[in-house]
Amino acid sequence: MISYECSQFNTFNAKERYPMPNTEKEKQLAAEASVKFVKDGMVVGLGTGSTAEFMIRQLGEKVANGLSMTGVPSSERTANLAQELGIPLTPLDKVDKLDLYIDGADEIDAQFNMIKGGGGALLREKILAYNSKFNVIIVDSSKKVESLGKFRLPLEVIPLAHKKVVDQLIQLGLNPILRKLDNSEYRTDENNFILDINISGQKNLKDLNTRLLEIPGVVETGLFLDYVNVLILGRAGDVEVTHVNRN
Ligand SMILES: O=C[C@H](O)[C@H](O)[C@H](O)COP(=O)(O)O
Repeated sequence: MISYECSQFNTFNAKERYPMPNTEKEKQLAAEASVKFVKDGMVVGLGTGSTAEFMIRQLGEKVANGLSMTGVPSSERTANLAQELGIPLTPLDKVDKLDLYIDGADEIDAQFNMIKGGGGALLREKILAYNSKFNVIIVDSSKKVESLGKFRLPLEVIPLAHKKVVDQLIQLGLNPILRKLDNSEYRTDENNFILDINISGQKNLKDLNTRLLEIPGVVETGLFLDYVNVLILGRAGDVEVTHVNRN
């Protein structure tokens, strides 16, 4: 179980923050709608997390029924699942651009800014989203918020520098918490640590992202600004599909 720990807070489970009975159904519906974007011959980036898992399982069925596609996984967890399901995979450096990237999010605001990385895969996810021609985001209705920040923003940091990064983040008033897994530091697929910070009330997200990336030792942030082409939101037995105009 992934948990957070710091002196002022009790340990808590990040995924229990929005208990909603229809959440799983909404994720499934959003995932079902997203695989309709996948066409024969496409190279498709495969996201990470419980919503992405629904999508990967659907793609697995389609591949079993004759769909010809290649996946590029955003995590070891996703790669393992895709392999189990018989989805052909290739590394990112073997392709030019992804035709499509499909993934979930932890929060998405009215301007389609997102927090991602609750599952620890933010770095590879951002690399895939950046190198994709088209990004489809699939969420249940609990993820839609007016402004980001109820969910803590994950930062991937180099272990050697993490205490120095923590000092800087405390000075910025961002209250960092080192992510733990079974009482040890959580490690990403790139063997880094995650610091989860409080960005509630931050108005200028672009500026915040730049300031965070300027701290030596911060590898990447879970702020995904200007990445969404299509948002598919599951809500009460149906989906809302929004095409985002990105200039
Ligand atoms: O690192 C994980 C990813 O950013 C996920 O897309 C995000 O945490 C959402 O996960 P879930 O679909 O399980 O809520």
